[in-house]
Amino acid sequence: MSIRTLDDLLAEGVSGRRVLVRADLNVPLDKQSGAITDDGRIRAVLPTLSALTGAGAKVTVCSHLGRPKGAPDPQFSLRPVADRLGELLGTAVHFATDTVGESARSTVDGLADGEVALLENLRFNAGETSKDEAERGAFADQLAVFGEAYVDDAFGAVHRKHASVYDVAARLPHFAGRLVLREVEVLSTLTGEPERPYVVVLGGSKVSDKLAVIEALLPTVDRLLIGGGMCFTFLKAQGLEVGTSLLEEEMVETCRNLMERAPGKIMLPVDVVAADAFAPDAAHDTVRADGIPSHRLGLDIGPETVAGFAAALKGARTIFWNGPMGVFEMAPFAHGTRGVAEAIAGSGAFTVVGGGDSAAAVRALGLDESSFGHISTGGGASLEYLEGKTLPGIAALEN
Ligand SMILES: Nc1ncnc2c1ncn2[C@@H]1O[C@H](COP(=O)(O)OP(=O)(O)O)[C@@H](O)[C@H]1O
Ligand SMILES: O=C(OP(=O)(O)O)[C@H](O)COP(=O)(O)O
Repeated sequence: MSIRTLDDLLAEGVSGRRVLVRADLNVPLDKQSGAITDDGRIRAVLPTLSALTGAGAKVTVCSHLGRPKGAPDPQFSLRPVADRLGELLGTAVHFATDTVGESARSTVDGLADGEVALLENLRFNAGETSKDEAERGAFADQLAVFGEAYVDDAFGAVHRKHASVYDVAARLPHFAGRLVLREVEVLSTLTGEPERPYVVVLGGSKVSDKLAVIEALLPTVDRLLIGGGMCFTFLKAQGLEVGTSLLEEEMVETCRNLMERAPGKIMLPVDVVAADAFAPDAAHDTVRADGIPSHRLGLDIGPETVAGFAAALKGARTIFWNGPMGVFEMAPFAHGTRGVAEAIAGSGAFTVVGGGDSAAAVRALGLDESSFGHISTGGGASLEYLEGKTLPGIAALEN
């Protein structure tokens, strides 16, 4: 990568200078209490932030959280993240209650050397994710005011052509943070000649995002195991009924084509845990994949599927896993994710886990993080990187 790094910036000297850092602080929150359930993404950015504060920079951090619709939405406020970031850094983090307005300007202006500010959720502003270049650019202009230099350490968002990821870099001297560099270094080992068999395991809920990636990955992998919310669109494409499970009707045809193109490569669940409702106390049963009752939804893969997936993972030399196999946040639907995670950890292969929720699942289920080769903070980002796509956030750093 011909890009300048945080070390290059530090070598220039940052004492007393304003540095804008894009981080991916999109952490999972408890639906009821709003509390942070896994702070892995906050911890992952600490090396970059500590290096900057230690060198006396005035650091302004920006991030998205969830997918608010371009306007303030209290359930997606970054305030709890500011508190947690402060605890982890061991210093108060000044929180701006808007992103580029009066609060942001006065908070950043008030920073002393070595202090940190966190701006409110970038996605409270329509300009952040706009497809209109001028609208994105106008928002990027407002953000760029907060830095004399820009550091991108938001690996989980480098696949997004968003104002804070892409457009700001064009407006300021730009540098890659420690996390971005580390992620790219590890993932690049999978884009060359991974040791075979190379098995990819996909799950989670961002179905349409990932279907495009499957298309590109399919020729390069030996086996693709699909569980989680992903699998129902594939099961439907096989002509099965999926009840009220997560389904992207408009992608059914794409899934059918994918399966026809690579017969035998894609492995789907043969049994699923089907529930009455999306709730931890919902009545549920394990049913055959071709017997999901019309009023029920699949919230986990079943035990026979776990055993089949584990067998397919056994001889693998390289494994990439993105996306939980079920709604692991609810105990009755966590068995599939646990079973597959254990099979991956015990496989002896070089293993990479990617994705905010997948990494959170590893920790939430009490699995030993060190039994995985690399735990990436980005799911979509790592998949698109593996696909060989030019990622907007990386391209912006290269320019
Ligand atoms: N069968 C399912 N139905 C609905 N949601 C699911 C299902 N299986 C997994 N999920 C959800 O998918 C979410 C993670 O998806 P995703 O964001 O794609 O993963 P990652 O962050 O690891 O890339 C989890 O919150 C999990 O509850
Ligand atoms: O959670 C994220 O991605 P991931 O779920 O693919 O790991 C990133 O924060 C990007 O979020 P987005 O998919 O809403 O752009």
